[in-house]
Amino acid sequence: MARIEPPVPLEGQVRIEQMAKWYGPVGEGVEALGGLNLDVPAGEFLAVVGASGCGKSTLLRILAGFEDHTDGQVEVGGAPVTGPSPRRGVVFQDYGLFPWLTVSENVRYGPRQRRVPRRRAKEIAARYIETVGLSRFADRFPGELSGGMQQRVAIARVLANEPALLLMDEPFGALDALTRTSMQHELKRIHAETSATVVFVTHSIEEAVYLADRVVVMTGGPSHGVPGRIEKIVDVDLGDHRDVNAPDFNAIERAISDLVHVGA
Ligand SMILES: Nc1ncnc2c1ncn2[C@@H]1O[C@H](COP(=O)(O)OP(=O)(O)OP(=O)(O)O)[C@@H](O)[C@H]1O
Repeated sequence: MARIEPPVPLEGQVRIEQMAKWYGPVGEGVEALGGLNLDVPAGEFLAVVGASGCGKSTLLRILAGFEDHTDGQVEVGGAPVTGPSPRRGVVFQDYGLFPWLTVSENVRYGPRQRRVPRRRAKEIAARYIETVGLSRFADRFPGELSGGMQQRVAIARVLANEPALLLMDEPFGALDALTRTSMQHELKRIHAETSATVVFVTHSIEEAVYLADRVVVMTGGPSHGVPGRIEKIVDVDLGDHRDVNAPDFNAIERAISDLVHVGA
C-alpha cells in the first residue's frame, strides 16, 4: 500500500530565479547581484559564505523584504516578497533590542504588535525565553545582560513571531568563541524544534559546516568588477552530531575555503 506522507509545511520555502540587484540606476549604479538562482526547501538550514562584498547581506535583506530586487523572481512560501513580514524573522549581529524594555517586554513586543491578547503574548514570550534558557532573566533589562544573553533575547524575540523563515546575518559575529559555540548548539536545537527554514550568513566556514544542511558559496561582487553570484552549493552530509576536528568535517571546510578563494 502506498505510504501517505504528512503534509509538508511549505511556508518557509524560498525560490529565487534569475535575480539581479542594482543599487542605483540599472547600467549606471552598482550591480550587487546578478543571475542568482536558489531553491531552499522548507525546514532546511542553509548557510551562506563568501568574501566581503559578494552580496551576502544584500541577498538576506532582499529575502527579508527590506530591499527591492531589480530583476527576476523572489518568492517565499510561493508568494512574491514585497516587503517585510513577521513570518520572516531577521536576526543581525547587533541585537536591536529596546533597552528601555525588559527581556519579557522585548519578546512580547512582536506578538502585541500583531494584536495577540496581552495574556497570550506573555505566555508566548515565556515559552521562547525558556527556549533560549533565560527564564531567570525575564524581568531584567538588556543592559544588565552579557552580549551572548542579549543575542539570545534577540532570537527569542524573533521566534515569538513563530516565523516560517529565519534570516540571520552574522548573528554570532560579536560573541566570544565560547559563547559562540554554545549559541551554535542552541540554534541547532531550536531549528530542530521549530522546523523553520534558516538562511544564515557567516564569515566562518567552520560555523557554516557545523550548522548547515547545505552551504552556498558566493563569489564576485562589484569590487571584483562583476556582480555577486553563487559559485557553488555544497551539501554537508555529516549527520546531526558533527565534530569540528573530524577529517570529513575538515575536508568539507577545505573544499569550501578553496571555492571562496578561487572567486576572490
Ligand atoms: N546601499 C548600498 N548602495 C550602494 N552599494 C551598496 C549598498 N549596499 C551594499 N552595496 C554594495 O553591494 C555589494 C554587496 O554588499 P553586501 O553588504 O551585500 O556584501 P556582503 O557579502 O554582505 O559583505 P560583508 O561580508 O563585508 O558584509 C558591495 O560592493 C557593497 O559595496
